[in-house]
Amino acid sequence: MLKKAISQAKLREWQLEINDISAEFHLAIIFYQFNAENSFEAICTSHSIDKKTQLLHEASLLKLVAQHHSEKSAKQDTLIFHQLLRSPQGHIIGVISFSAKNIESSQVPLFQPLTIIQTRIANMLSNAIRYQINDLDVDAKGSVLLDINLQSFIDAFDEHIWVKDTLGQYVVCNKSVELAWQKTKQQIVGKTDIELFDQRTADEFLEGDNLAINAGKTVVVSECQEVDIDFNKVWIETIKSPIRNAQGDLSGVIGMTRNIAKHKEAEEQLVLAANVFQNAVEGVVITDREGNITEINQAFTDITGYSREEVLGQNPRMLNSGRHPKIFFERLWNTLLVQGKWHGEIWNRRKHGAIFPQSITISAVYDKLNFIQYYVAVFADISAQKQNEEKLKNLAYFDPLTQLPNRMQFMSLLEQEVNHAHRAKKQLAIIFLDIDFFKQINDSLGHMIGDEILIELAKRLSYALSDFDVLSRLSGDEFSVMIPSIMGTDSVTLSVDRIRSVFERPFILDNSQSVRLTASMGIAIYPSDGDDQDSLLRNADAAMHRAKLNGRNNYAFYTESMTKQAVVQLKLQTALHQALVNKDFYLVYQPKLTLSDLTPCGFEALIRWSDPVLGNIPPGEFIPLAEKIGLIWDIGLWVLKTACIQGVEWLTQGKTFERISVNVASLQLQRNDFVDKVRSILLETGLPAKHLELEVTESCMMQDPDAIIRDLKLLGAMGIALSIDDFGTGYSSLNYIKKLPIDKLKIDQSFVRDIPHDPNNTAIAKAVIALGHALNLQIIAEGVETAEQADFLRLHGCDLVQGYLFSKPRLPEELNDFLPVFTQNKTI
Ligand SMILES: Nc1nc2c(ncn2[C@@H]2O[C@@H]3COP(=O)(O)O[C@H]4[C@@H](O)[C@H](n5cnc6c(=O)[nH]c(N)nc65)O[C@@H]4COP(=O)(O)O[C@H]3[C@H]2O)c(=O)[nH]1
Repeated sequence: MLKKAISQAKLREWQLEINDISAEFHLAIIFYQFNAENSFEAICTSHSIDKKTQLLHEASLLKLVAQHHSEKSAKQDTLIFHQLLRSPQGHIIGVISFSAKNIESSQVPLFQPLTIIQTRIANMLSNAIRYQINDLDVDAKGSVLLDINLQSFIDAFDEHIWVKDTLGQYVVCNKSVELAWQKTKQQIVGKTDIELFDQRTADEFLEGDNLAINAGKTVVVSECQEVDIDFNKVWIETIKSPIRNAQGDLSGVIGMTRNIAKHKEAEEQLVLAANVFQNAVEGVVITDREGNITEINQAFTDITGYSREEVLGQNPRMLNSGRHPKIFFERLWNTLLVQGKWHGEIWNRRKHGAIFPQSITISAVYDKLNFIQYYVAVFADISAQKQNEEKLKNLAYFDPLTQLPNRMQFMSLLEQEVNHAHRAKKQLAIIFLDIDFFKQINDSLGHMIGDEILIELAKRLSYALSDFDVLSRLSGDEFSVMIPSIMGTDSVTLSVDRIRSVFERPFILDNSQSVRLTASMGIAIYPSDGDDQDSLLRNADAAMHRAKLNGRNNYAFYTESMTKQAVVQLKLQTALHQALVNKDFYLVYQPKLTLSDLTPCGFEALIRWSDPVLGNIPPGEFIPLAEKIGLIWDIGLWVLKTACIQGVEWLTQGKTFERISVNVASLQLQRNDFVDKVRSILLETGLPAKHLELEVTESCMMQDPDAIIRDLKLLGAMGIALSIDDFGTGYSSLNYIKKLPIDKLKIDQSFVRDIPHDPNNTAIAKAVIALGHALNLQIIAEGVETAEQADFLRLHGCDLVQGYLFSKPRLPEELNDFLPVFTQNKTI
C-alpha cells in the first residue's frame, strides 16, 4: 500500500531522469504511484513509450500486484521488470517498471544494464539508496566492451595467478606471485617447480597439478594456514585447472592461490552463529518480510511443540492465543515498522493447546538498500517466572493456610470500599470474628488439628457468605468479614446469623473425633462507627471483646443500641423459621362491602402470628422480615392455600361471598413458578378462580415489569380478580397501570385516615376515584373508621369499602353476619 505520496516537484525531476536513462539504454521506463484505492496510476513515462507498451506493463503489473508484487515478469519477447520502491521503513511507495525487447538475441548482456538501471532508478527515487554507477561502455544491444590485455588483467588481482605448460615450466605469472615468491617474472617464467623450490614443495605442487589434470576440471588442491610476507598468519587456498587447446589436448595448468581469511572468518562466524542459533535457550523464529517463517531453532520446537517442518512457510499467527485484542498487534506492528524493534510480553498457544506467556523481542533486518528483508523474533517462555510472581503475590496478599485474603489485602480492599461507600453515601459493615477457646484446642489437640479446623472453618464461612462479602483471615483464630453496601442493621444481623449457623455442625477431625466450636463477633458500621479502615477494624475488634465479656458465643455492635436491636431481630428471625413448622400462623378475614348499600361482597385474608414466647407479632413487623430472609414464599403459599380451603368450606356450608382476596408480596410474583403454584392450589383445594382475588402492590412492577404483566394476564385469564393495594404510596406509574389486567384500585388507609379534614388526602382520594373510574376500574377504600369518611367516599363515587367501621378482621367463625346463606342447594 502506498504510504507516502511523492511530491510533484520530485516527479518532474524523475521524469527528466527517466527520459535520460531510457534514451541511454533504449528502454521503456514508467514510474507508477498507487492511488488511495490501491490501484496504480502512471506518473512518469519515458518519451519513447507508446500506449501499447504502457498497457503491456500495466497488465503485467496488475498480475504481479495480485501476486503480492513479485518483481519480474516475461511477456512474449519482452522482458519486463518491476522494481518495488520502498521507504527506509519498508513501505511500498511506488513501482518502477521497465522493459527490453528481443531477449533471445541479447539475454546475457542485457541483464547487466538492467541491473544498473534498477540500481540507478532506485538511487534516483530513494534518498536512502546510494549507489555508484560505474562508467561502463555499453553498446546498442547492452553488452559491455572491454579493452584490456591478459597481463594487465591478471596483475590487477591480489590473488597469485600463474600458468604452467605441459613440461611444468611457468609461462605466465602475475605481480602477486613475484611478491610472494620474492622473485621477478624473468626468474620464474621458463622454470619448473624443482628449479624454484625445495624437493618437498616441488613434489607437493606437482601432485596438485596432476590432481587437476586427472580430474579434468577446477579443483581445490590445498587449503592451509601460511605466514605471509608481513609475518601474518593467513588462510590460503590453491585452485588449479587443466588448460586444453581447441582440439581438446592438454596445453598446461592454470593455478591461483588466494587469501581466504575473510571467507574462513565468515565461515567460522557462520558456524558459530549456527551453533548459537541452534543451542540458544531462547526460541528464535525468522520470517521473510511477508511474515512467512523461514527458519526456527530447536528451542522454538521445545517451547511451542511445533517441528521445523510444521512451521516453515506458515505465519507466526498460527501461535495466536486469542488473548490479545487486535489493537495490541496493530501497535506492535506500528512500533516494529517505525522503530525496527518491538519488545514485550505475548501470550501464545502451544501445539497442544496450552497458552503460555513469553517475553519476546522482534527485530526487523534490513538489506543494503534499507528494505526490510527479514524479521527475527527471540523469545523466552516465562511461564515459570509468571508462576513465581503469582506465588509471591499470593504470599504477600493471601493467607497460605486458608487461601483467604490476609490482613494486608483485607485492609486495602476495605479502604477501597470505604472510599466507594463515601462517594455513594452508603453504609458498610465489618464483622470481627474470634473463635472461642481456640487456644485450648491448639494446646490440647495440637497445632496440626488447629490448622485443620481453621481450614474447614474458612471453607464453611466462604460458602455461607455472599459473593459480595469479603472474608479474610487476620491472624491465628481471627477472621473478618466486610459486607459492602448494607441496608441498615437488619442485613448485618442476617450475615451474623449465617456465620453462627456455620458453627452449628461439629468439626470432624482426621481421627474421627469431633469438636464443637463457638465464636464471638464484633460489628462496626461505616460511617457511624468509624470513617476509615483502621478505626472500623479497631472498633469491630473492641465490640468483639465486649461480646466475649458477655459470655462468648455472642456478638455485639460497636454501638450498644444496635446490639439490642439486633438481638431482638435475631430472636424474631429464629422464631419465624419455627412458626410455619409449629403452625403458629392463622388467618383472619376482614369483610369488604359495597358502599352504596353496604352489602358484603368479600373478605381480605390477613395473616396472624401468635408465638408461644414472643406473643402476637403484627404482620407489619414479620412480613418485611420474612421477605428479607426468603421465608415469604412459603408463608405466602400457606396463606393462599389456607384462604382457599376456607373459601371452599364456606361454599360447601352454603355461605355466599364474591371473592376472598389474598395479599401477594412482590418477591412472590417475581418467581416464575408463581402462576403454576396458584393454579395447582386452586386445583388442589377446589376453590373456583372466580372466588379468588389477589392484591398486589405497585412495587411489584419495579423489577422486570414485562414478566409481571405477562403473569398477571395469565392469572386474570384464569378468572382471578386482581387489585392494586396501597395505591398512591409508591411506584404509581400510570404507564403500567394502563397496561395491567387489573380490576380494582385500593385507596391506601393513610389517605383515608384524615378525610374529609386533610385537604391533601381529600384531594388524593378524589383523584384516585376519578382516575380509577376513567380506567374502568372499581375503587375500594381501606381503613374506613368513621361514618364521615364513608359519607365522603360515597359522595365521590367510591365503589367498595373495608374498615373497622364495618368490621375488624375476624376469625372465620365470627363472620356469619357477612356470609348470607343460600337457601337452595348450590354446587360450587
Ligand atoms: N387502622 C386501621 N387498620 C385497619 C382498618 N381496617 C383494616 N385495617 C388493617 O389494615 C391492613 C390492611 O392490609 P394491607 O394494607 O394489605 O397491609 C397488610 C399487608 O401488607 C401485610 N399482610 C397481612 N397479611 C398478609 C399476608 O397474608 N401476606 C402478605 N404478603 N402480606 C400480608 O401486612 C399489612 C398489615 O396487615 P394488618 O396488620 O393485618 O393490617 C391490615 C388490617 O388489619 C381500619 O379501619 N383501621
